[in-house]
Amino acid sequence: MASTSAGAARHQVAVAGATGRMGQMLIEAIRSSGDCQLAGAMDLASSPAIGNDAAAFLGVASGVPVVADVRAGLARAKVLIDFTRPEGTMTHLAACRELGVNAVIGTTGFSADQKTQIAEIARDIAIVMAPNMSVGVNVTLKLLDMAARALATGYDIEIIEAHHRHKVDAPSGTALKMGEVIAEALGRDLKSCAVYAREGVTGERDPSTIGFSTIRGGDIVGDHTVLFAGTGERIEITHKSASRATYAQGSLRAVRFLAGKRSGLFDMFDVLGLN
Ligand SMILES: NC(=O)C1=CN([C@@H]2O[C@H](COP(=O)(O)OP(=O)(O)OC[C@H]3O[C@@H](n4cnc5c(N)ncnc54)[C@H](OP(=O)(O)O)[C@@H]3O)[C@@H](O)[C@H]2O)C=CC1
Ligand SMILES: O=C(O)C1=N[C@H](C(=O)O)C[C@H](O)C1
Repeated sequence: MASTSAGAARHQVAVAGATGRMGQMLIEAIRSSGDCQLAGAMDLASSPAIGNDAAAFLGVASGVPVVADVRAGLARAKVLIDFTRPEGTMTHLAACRELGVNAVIGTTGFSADQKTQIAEIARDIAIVMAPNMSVGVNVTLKLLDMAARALATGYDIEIIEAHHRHKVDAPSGTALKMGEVIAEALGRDLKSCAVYAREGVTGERDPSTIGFSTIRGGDIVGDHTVLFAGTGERIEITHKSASRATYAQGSLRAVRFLAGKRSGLFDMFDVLGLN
């Protein structure tokens, strides 16, 4: 059911990066949701879509223009969904804080300092932030925690991820989260045990390391495999995304979770009741 009347929709949602791959997927999901309404759409001032209707790519009119002014984009919204770039997200969050608008952050590639700033902003507004909004990936993270504890010795751990040619950050936020979950399960610190590249005479593998391999190509939506390689056997836990719709649906679950919340930093485990 499309939510077209402001009265019928309970969640007024603004979308940042409205013309991006995820932005468009989110606008489509919001319009079909039945309980959410598109209340604002933002993009960079350089975007050719500025001034166009945010749903024009669907061949319909939403009455919501794509704007570059962040405060104008947030004026009618209760929550922002942001899948952009770290520097954009930080700018958007500053405006959300000022206007009391909650936020769902799907952007990846934040620095440690930016993550600290987000935690600080979450003292004033409620934020759900996760590198992957899909239910399947979040369940996979739980499986990895269990597997890592059970395979703590004798198994070398490698994380392999593949994404489309346009992705700008590596490893993916999801791969890094998988590394964090596994490192925590094993009592290791990912910062000191992660190996992000190998070339030349590397020496034998250090068993305490967690290796990452990145593949970029074509239109791969997002594949992640964690390999636990032992002697005489290996276990592979794989998640493959075939559509960005799962990320959009997870984001709308996060929007619903945030309704009525005033502050706090949450993740998809909170949203999905996986804690
Ligand atoms: N958490 C999750 O489940 C998922 C997370 N992601 C993450 O979401 C982010 C976006 O991915 P995707 O949609 O594929 O990327 P796209 O490049 O397709 O879209 C990004 C959008 O953000 C805009 N943008 C770029 N830089 C800025 C900025 N500094 N300020 C404001 N807006 C900006 C772009 O505008 P323009 O095109 O004009 O440059 C574009 O509209 C990535 O970090 C990705 O890793 C992706 C999928 C799932
Ligand atoms: O950029 C993408 O496309 C994706 N990014 C997220 C990540 O970095 O983990 C989530 C998903 O894998 C798709």
